[in-house]
Amino acid sequence: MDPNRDSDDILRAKRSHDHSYMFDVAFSQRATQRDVYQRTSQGLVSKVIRGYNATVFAYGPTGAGKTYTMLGKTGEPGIMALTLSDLFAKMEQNQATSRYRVTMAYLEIYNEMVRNLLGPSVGILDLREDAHGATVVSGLTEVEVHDSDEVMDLLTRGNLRRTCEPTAVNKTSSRSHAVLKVTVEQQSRVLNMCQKIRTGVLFMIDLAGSERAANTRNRGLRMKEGAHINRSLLALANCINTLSSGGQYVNYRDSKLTRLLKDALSGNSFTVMIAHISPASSCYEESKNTLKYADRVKHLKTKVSSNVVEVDQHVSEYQACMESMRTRILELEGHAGVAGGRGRQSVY
Ligand SMILES: Nc1ncnc2c1ncn2[C@@H]1O[C@H](COP(=O)(O)OP(=O)(O)OP(=O)(O)O)[C@@H](O)[C@H]1O
Repeated sequence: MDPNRDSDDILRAKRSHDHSYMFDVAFSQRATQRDVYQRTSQGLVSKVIRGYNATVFAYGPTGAGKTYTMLGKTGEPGIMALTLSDLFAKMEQNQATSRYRVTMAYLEIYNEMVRNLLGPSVGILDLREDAHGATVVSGLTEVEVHDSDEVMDLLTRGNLRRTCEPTAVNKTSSRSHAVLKVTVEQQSRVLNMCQKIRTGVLFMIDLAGSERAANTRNRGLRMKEGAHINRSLLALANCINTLSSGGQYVNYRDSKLTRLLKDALSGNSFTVMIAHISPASSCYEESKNTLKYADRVKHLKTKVSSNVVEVDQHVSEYQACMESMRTRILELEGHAGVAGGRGRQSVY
């Protein structure tokens, strides 16, 4: 309900005040962290393992619960932890046939500066474009991880470095966009002359909240942070508007956030947006804007393909492959000989 609606305004009495939006799923306040995870991000896990890129991002006004959804709190793990524990469980199931290498990186964009949350010192990093036009963060620490506990440990350490400050709206308001990047490389254990390596990249992003200076009553540095946050979210809104209306020129270069999200919005990535709104009438404007925003995101189209590179084996690996096949044949022939009661001599 619009709290500013004037019931005495006869001229506008017939104007429709209801807006309907349709989304893949809507959660009530009773939804648990697992409900949200299962119906938003769980499906991405097997895609990432098969070499597809995926992105999950939480959007909404300050204090609406983005950090709670993405990170969670003690005893109520959020999407980042639940996704990673599922990812490792799935890889464990496929251990017999596939070999995996998982690396993670964690960064924040604070006042238009990209900062490493896992590195030994929190330096400012540059964004560059690689030969294929994809955005890369130069100097970003990528740590190899082997299980979800290790990931959680790194996430906890990274979060301690993240910029959070109390505001009038949220006691622990995130003043930066936090981006967790998980890269999964998959290779078959069966040796072939030409090995296929699949690389899936999963981005999980806790955006800083859109905010109105009047509500947060921010001054000084907090206000400057708010301006940067709103600027990057506006740049994101502009990209979404252009993309959803079929525009040709999309200005990704307007902010670090849009440069990082370029692939997720328009390119090679399965993308899930989780929009957060508050039922409070004081948040009417923010909730309405968030819904409009999310509605536009629905119209974005991405072109998704699996990232596969074929690597020719070195001669020594080829010999090892031949050797393993020869051993296997001898083993099988041994079994056949025992089962059939007589052996057969083969020459290789
Ligand atoms: N579904 C929920 N159940 C229980 N507590 C919640 C839920 N959602 C949010 N909270 C609590 O509400 C407070 C604000 O949430 P949170 O910090 O996640 O908001 P936010 O959208 O990330 O805000 P900001 O943009 O300012 O960082 C936190 O104390 C959080 O634990």
